[in-house]
Amino acid sequence: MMQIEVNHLVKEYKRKRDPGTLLKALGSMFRPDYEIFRAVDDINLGIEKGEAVGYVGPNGSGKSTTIKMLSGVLTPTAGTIKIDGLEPRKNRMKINKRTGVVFGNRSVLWWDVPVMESYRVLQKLYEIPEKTFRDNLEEFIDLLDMERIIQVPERQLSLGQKMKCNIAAAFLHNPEIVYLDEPTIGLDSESKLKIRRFIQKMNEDRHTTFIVTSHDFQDIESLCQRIILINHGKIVIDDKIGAVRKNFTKKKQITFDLADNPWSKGKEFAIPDVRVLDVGETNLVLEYDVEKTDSMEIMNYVSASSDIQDVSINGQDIESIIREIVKKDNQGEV
Ligand SMILES: Nc1ncnc2c1ncn2[C@@H]1O[C@H](COP(=O)(O)OP(=O)(O)OP(=O)(O)O)[C@@H](O)[C@H]1O
Repeated sequence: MMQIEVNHLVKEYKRKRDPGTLLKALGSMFRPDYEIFRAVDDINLGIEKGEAVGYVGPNGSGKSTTIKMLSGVLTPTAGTIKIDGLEPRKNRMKINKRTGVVFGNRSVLWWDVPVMESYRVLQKLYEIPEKTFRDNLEEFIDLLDMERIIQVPERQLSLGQKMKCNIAAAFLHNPEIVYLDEPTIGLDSESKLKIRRFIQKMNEDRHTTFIVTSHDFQDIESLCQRIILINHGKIVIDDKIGAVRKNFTKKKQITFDLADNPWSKGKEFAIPDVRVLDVGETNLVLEYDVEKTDSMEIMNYVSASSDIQDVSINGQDIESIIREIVKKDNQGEV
């Protein structure tokens, strides 16, 4: 059985229609004009225990709405959700105890009291046994370097320190599933790394399941094995990141180090559909379309006129791949 099972999930919001003209605006004073907006449109998902899944999509595509339904905050309009066999909305207390939530731009800690006191409140709220609480705290303090900061009220902490405290807070009750919403937004690179490492460790050691929504693809790439792309409330892609990269890479870059570079002296690069991105005395950087040519053809062509000292090929990064898929989906081509 999957840990998270979602079938034909739909969420519709009732929104006030934009009246448009003055006359219509007057009309709507007497007859409120509503429209139904489908934010999540027939989603099916299965997530196994211990998976780390990146849930990505453009602004307003339905990510938060999905997470809110999974965590029991919102009631679906239609469809079913099962978490370990339980329906979240009807079992909110049970689901809350198994779940942790981290919002990059929201805190669960009290502003004015030392972080440790907030943790004690969470301990009571979640009924965390003293030993579990202490063991977890000790491990988290060590991993996130928080010894000093938990004695300080949140208002005195830096953004990175706050985030560490919030991440640790979400794990105190040994959750089995953790939703991370923009977990590293606005943080310096040092804090980002620490937080990503912490999450990886929880995933490896405790088999915590993660659903990560982030616009930072480094979060997604470093934390997740699988990526789910949602656009206009529908799932467009659900696959391993490696497979997405393999199946959707359209362009690659190839960089040559050449003993003598004739293309720096005005020689024309004669393979069509290959773009010269950079050319110097000994280097040559090209971009090619994987559907139109391949690296062998390019290497054969280059080596016929020059001595190749070194060569490297780079695929497209996952962010630009996803951007292109969304563009195509918007044009109805996926
Ligand atoms: N309470 C609400 N009432 C009406 N419409 C809503 C409500 N909440 C969200 N929406 C709309 O539903 C759509 C999906 O919103 P959602 O917050 O799920 O998107 P998202 O993918 O999380 O976006 P972002 O990346 O910007 O956080 C948006 O068009 C949003 O305007």
